[in-house]
Amino acid sequence: MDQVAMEFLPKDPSEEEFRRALCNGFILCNVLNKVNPGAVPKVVKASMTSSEAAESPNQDSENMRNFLAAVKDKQLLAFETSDMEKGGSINKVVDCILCLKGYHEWKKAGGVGVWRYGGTVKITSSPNELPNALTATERAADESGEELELSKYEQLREFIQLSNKASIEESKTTNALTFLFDRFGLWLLQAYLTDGNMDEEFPLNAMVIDAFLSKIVNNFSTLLVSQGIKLGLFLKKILKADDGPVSKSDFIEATSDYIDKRSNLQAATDISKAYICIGNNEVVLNSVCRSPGRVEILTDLIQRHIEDLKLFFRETRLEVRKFHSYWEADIKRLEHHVRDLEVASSSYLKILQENQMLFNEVLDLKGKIRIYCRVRPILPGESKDQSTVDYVGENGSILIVNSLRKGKDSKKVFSFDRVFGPTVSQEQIYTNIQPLIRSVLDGYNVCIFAYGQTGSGKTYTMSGYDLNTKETWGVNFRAICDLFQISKTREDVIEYKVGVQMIEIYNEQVRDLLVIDGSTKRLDIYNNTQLNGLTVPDASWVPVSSTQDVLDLIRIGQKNRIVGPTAFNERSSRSHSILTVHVHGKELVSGSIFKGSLNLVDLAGSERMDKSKVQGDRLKEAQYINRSLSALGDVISALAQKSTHIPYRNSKLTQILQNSLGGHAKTLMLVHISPEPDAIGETISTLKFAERVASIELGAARSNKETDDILELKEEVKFLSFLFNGWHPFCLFLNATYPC
Ligand SMILES: Nc1ncnc2c1ncn2[C@@H]1O[C@H](COP(=O)(O)OP(=O)(O)OP(=O)(O)O)[C@@H](O)[C@H]1O
Repeated sequence: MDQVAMEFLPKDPSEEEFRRALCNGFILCNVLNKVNPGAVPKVVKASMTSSEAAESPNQDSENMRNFLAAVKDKQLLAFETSDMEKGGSINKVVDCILCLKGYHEWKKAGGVGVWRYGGTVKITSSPNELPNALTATERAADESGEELELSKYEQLREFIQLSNKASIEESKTTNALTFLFDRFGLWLLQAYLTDGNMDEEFPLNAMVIDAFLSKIVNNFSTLLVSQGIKLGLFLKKILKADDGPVSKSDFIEATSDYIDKRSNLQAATDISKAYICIGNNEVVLNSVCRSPGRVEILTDLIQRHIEDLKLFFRETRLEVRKFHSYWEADIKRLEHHVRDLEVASSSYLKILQENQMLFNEVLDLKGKIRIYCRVRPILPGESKDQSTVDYVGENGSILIVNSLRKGKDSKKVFSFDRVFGPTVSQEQIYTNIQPLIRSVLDGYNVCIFAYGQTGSGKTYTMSGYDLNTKETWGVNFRAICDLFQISKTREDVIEYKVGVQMIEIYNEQVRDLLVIDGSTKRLDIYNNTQLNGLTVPDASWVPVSSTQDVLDLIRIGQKNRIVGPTAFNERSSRSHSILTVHVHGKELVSGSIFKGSLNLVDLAGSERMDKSKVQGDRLKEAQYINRSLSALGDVISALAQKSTHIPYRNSKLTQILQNSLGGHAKTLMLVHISPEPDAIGETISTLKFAERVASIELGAARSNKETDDILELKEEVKFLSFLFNGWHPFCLFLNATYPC
């Protein structure tokens, strides 16, 4: 406390004591002169007690008048004399004193920039303003006072230095504010983008804007508080480090440091934000870049980032090259490996083919009936994901799934000589049976019969789908053409005659399919002891000498065949059709004779009558079909059990097939199944039937070749029997005349 003031004021003055001590203006004049020497040129001695004051009231009021005039002159806060009286506004007095204090401190710190006191701010735009506002007397007093301690030159230098700092500080403050407002704008945008449902038209009305703004203002004030706390902590930390009093320039420096740090941090955050937003929302990026002063920082950061990216790119390129070379080495190794595998697999294939040949030879020796199974594809309109065929193996196995059964009963594996999946083509089927068919030219009897439920694809396999499309040609057409063409290639060595018969068994009647006059004559079946070796000698026997002949014949046969719709097939074959190719060959050099026959049988499909609900003619047909198929089953069972009696005569079908099933023929059964879940019962019974057929051993197949020796012996036998027949009565006569 000032020495003068101490004379007038008690140690802890009450408000009233304080007011009374200031009333005489003595203290105030002294304080002002201390702050600004010479501001109150004349100060009269003040009265110490109230009685003295009462004696010389003019003295006191003179001091007060001078003080207030000087204060007003300096454009500092002033008050009225009446405020000092009881009931006056003591706040104004306090404001005036705080103002003086602030003014004093500001002057002490160099009189630059902003100074403040007790909540009211007084801004001086330039330190020159104040001296301008001073009177000439005051300026003179100033020069002689504290400020005279600095030379004019030093004052100027300090002024420039401080004013630079102040302008830096001001621009940083502006930047910081811009930052804050940019952030404010970004939040506004973010709030709109996050809260708004972008799929729909988002209605932006006053209420929504209010909601956004209040949300953002909340964020904003939280940010301000946290920034304030951070700044406070930072300043305290920096300023505490100094033991001595802190100058204004230190304070400015510390604050600038903080703003620098924050700006860099902010710029980095904004850049990362800009990277995220770029492409999605250019507005956000633009708003980040718009802030003055930060463009350089951003550019610098982006540059650094680009450098990093370049480095990363170079490293990645090297990595990629490294991996590329690894991969090349790997690929070379794999190529090598694949070549090894190719060699191994080709030898494996060779071995497999050899094995297959040996296996076929064993089958031939045993006279086993070969079984091939073909799975019909799912037809348009049938459900694609419900096939009953779960798996088709390379080794002839097929896995059937029965969704009506549970557990292990729901799956059953069947094994045959071959299984063809639904994607196997007509050509692939023929290639697999071609060797068998070709053996007809060596004098063997071959029988291929297609078996399966109605609609399972028998006619498709045997006759084909469309004779005009080569890919869909069936076994019948391919076989005749093949035999005919091979016979042509061998014509220098063997003279072949190829003839064709085509019959059908419809309702237990044998009908000729190669008639062109529409006649439906019933034909009889004979065993092959007949002179011409034909089972149905009365059926048309048509020689073929060209592919066109074959095509014409098959067209006639297909036209004559009886078809009708069933529940499972629009064009169901209602009869068993048998196409027989007779081949008669004579070796030109040796004169040996071959007689081979090929029976290609397309059986009518079995049908569950309760399921198909057929009536009338269709019912009668179905009964005949099922009866003859059941007779075929009986024959198969008897053959499998090696029974002494085989019931061939129970149906026309078994009668015709007698030589193929029980003779020395090579027989192949083509089992057909449909993948439909609805047909699961028929599928399983068909496959079980095929398993039984596979177990039949017919004995080795024999070629019907008659060599020269046989022919000579046959001639001899003929001659001897002629002799025997001629000499027989003469011998009887001799025996009677000359009994022994
Ligand atoms: N492998 C296949 N590829 C394409 N479609 C096929 C195949 N097999 C059969 N089909 C088609 O299935 C349907 C029935 O075939 P198909 O007439 O040959 O049966 P099926 O066993 O002879 O019948 P049915 O005993 O009643 O005469 C036909 O529309 C046929 O075109």
